Amino acid sequence: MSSEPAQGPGATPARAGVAVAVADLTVRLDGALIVDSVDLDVAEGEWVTVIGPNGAGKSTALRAVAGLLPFQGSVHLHGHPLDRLHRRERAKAIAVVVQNPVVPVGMTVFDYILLGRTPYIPPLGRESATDLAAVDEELTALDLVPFAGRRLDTLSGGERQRVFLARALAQGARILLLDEPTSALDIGHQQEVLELVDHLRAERGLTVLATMHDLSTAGEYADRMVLLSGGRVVAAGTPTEVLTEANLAEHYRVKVRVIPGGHGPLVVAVRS
Ligand SMILES: Nc1ncnc2c1ncn2[C@@H]1O[C@H](COP(=O)(O)OP(=O)(O)OP(=O)(O)O)[C@@H](O)[C@H]1O
Repeated sequence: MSSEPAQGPGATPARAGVAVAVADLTVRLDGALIVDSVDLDVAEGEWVTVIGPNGAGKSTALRAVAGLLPFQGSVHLHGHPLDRLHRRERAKAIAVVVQNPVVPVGMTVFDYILLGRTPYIPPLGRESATDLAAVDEELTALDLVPFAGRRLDTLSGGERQRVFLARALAQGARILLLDEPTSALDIGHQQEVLELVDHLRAERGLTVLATMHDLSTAGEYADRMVLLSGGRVVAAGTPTEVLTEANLAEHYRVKVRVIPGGHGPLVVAVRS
């Protein structure tokens, strides 16, 4: 990772009110260019969703912002360069829900959420009363109290997704990265999880950076969207500005109809 000063347009990392400042982000994996010179700012309290076709580089970009992958360019979190934050400070600043997290076999819901408190527990130390209270708070906030003693592998997809979110929230970070948070969920549970995130965003002043495939749902919740294609930002703006028939035809290679909706446009694929 490099800590060079931000270079791209709109990349003034220390600017007040910017929670995530990404400038000229470039990621190569095994020599292949996967994310190409991406600039992206997320204001404090804002919800930005990255969309794009399969293989566009959405997850890779998100993982880089989370510090999970080496990259070139710069990422600043609330003005602090990501690569100068120690692992614990980083975990207190930004929490990630990845796709299909690895779950330790046999772990209970309570113990899994407690893992979110790791940055607060001293090496070789034990969790404090504050850590246990934080887990209780998230169990209550996400309606998981009856599941606390259950093994995670006995939960339904929707219940498990709430637990993943609870663990991330227990970290106490003000920035939440969500990679496809609703991919395994039916339409009702998708809405439930996204409403919950939106509610917690307002209540706790969280900033959300997400990736999503369902374009209509993504547009419903995002303040702004970024369309990634071939690792590059090809459109950015409000859902109405990004979810256009022309943008989607060009980058998803699909004929769609875009219908003005309540919060964001509704996108329907049509047979050609
Ligand atoms: N280690 C690697 N070496 C080379 N290419 C890789 C490696 N890991 C991932 N890729 C490629 O990077 C590209 C982007 O992957 P990524 O998962 O970021 O895309 P995505 O937009 O999140 O896709 P999806 O919507 O399918 O989840 C894909 O073409 C993938 O095959």
